[in-house]
Amino acid sequence: MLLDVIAASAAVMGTVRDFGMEQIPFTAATGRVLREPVLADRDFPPYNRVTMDGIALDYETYAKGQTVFGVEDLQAAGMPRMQLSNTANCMEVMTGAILPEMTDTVIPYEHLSATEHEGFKRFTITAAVEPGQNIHARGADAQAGQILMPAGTLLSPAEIGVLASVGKTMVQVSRLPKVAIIATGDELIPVDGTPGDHQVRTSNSYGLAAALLELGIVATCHHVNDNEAAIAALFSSLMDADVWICTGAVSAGKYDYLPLVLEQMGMTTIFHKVQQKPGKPFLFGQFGATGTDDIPLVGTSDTNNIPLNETGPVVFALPGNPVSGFMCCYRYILPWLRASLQYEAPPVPHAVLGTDVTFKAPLTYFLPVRLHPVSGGQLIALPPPYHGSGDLTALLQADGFLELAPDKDFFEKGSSYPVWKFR
Ligand SMILES: Nc1nc2c(c(=O)[nH]1)N[C@H]1C(S)=C(S)[C@@H](COP(=O)(O)OP(=O)(O)OC[C@H]3O[C@@H](n4cnc5c(N)ncnc54)[C@H](O)[C@@H]3O)O[C@H]1N2
Ligand code: MOO
Repeated sequence: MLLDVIAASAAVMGTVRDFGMEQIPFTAATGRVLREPVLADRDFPPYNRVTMDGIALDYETYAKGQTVFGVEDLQAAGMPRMQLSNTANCMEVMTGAILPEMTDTVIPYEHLSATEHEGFKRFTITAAVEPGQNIHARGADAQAGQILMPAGTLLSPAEIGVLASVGKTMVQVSRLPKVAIIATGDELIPVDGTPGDHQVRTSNSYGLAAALLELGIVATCHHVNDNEAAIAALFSSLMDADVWICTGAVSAGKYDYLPLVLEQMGMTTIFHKVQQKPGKPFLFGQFGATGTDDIPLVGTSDTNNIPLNETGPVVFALPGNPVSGFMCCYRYILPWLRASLQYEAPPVPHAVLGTDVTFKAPLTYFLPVRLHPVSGGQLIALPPPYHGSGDLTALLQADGFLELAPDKDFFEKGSSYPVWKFR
C-alpha cells in the first residue's frame, strides 16, 4: 500500500529544519521571513497630523457662531509646531503638518471662500464642520513600544515601508538554504540549444527555480546524464547544499538510477511513491540522519548563526514529468521551505468545482484548474484542457491544483476542495 498524500506531507513536514538567521539591510528584505519583533519607535502618527490643506481653528469659537476667520500664519509640513495666539483667528495648514497649538479642527479649502480685509486674508466657512475633523490623531495607529510585526512575519512591500518608518535599517531574518536543482536525462539539452527530434530542453529546473524565487531562494541548476557514476560524482560535489531538488529518474525505467544511487551514497529514504496523480514516483529522503529525531527541528536548536547543512541535504526527488514535479513543488517543497524559514503560512484556500469531475483511480488527484473569483468571495475552479503530466503548457491556462482526495471517484459541481495556488 502506497503512502497517501496526507501521510507523505506529514513525513515531509516532520523534517523541517532551521537554517539560522542573519542581519540584512531592510532594502534587501522583501520576501524574507522576520526573526525578531519590530516595535514602534514612537507613536504612529507621531503628532496630530493635518490631513487636508486648508485652515486649522478652535472648534469652540466656530460652535459659538463665528464663521469668518482671519489668517494668523501658515503651518506647513516640516515646520516646527506653531501656536495660534488668538482663537478668533485661524492658521492656514498644509497636509502632513503638525496641528498648531490652540487649534483642534481642520477645514479644507473646498469648504472655504477666501476674501481680503484691509490687507489681511480671511476665510468664510461654507460647509458644516465636525469637531476634530481632518486630523489624524497622534498614536491612533500604534503606540510607541507596540509590536508592529512579530517574528515570523513575511516581509512584503507593506512591511518594508513600516521598517523604514521606524528606522530599522538592519533586520534579522531567516537565512536562506542553499538549494541545488539536479536534472537527469540523456534527452535533456540546455535551454539555449536546438533540440534534435529525440531531445527536449531542460525546462523543469527553471520552473522549479522560479518557484523558489518566491521565497527569495536562488537555486543552482545542474544537469547530469543517465549514468550512475556521473550522477554519484555530481551528488558528491553538492553535499554542502541544504536541499537537493532532483527531477527525473525516479520511476521504474532501466535508467531510473536515482533511488539506487541516493541510497548507495547514504541517504535515508523516508518514502518512495505516493498515492497521487500526477507525481506518484516522488521520492523523499535525507542525508546524515537515520530518522527525523536526529534533525534539529524548528525551535529546538540554537538558531543564531548555526552553520548551514549540519546534517547533509534533504532530498526531494521529483518525477520527471513537468506537471508532476511542479505540483510536488507547490504541495510539498514550498510548505516545507516556508516552515523551515519559520513562516507560518495562512491556511490553504479552498475552491469550488465549477463542473463535475470523475476520477476513478484510488489516488489523490491534483487537477490543474483556472480560478475565477466570484462575488461572495468564492473561487470557482474550472479545469483547462489537459493531456496529462507531460503537458507543461496546460499550466499556462491554470492557476493551481485542486486536491481531490481518493475517498470517492465523482466530484460534484459545487463541492469545495483545497487548492494549491501557483498564481
Ligand atoms: N513502468 C512504469 N513506468 C512509469 C511509471 C511507473 O510507475 N511504472 N510512472 C510514470 C510516471 S507517473 C511518471 S511521472 C514518470 C516519471 O518518471 P521519472 O521520474 O523516472 O522521469 P523520467 O523518465 O526521467 O522523465 C519523464 C519525462 O519527463 C521529462 N523530463 C525529465 N526531466 C526533465 C527536465 N528537467 N525538463 C524537461 N523535461 C524533463 C522526460 O523527458 C520524460 O519525458 O514515469 C512514468 N513511467
Ligand atoms: O505521476 Mo506521473 O507524474 O502521473 O505522470
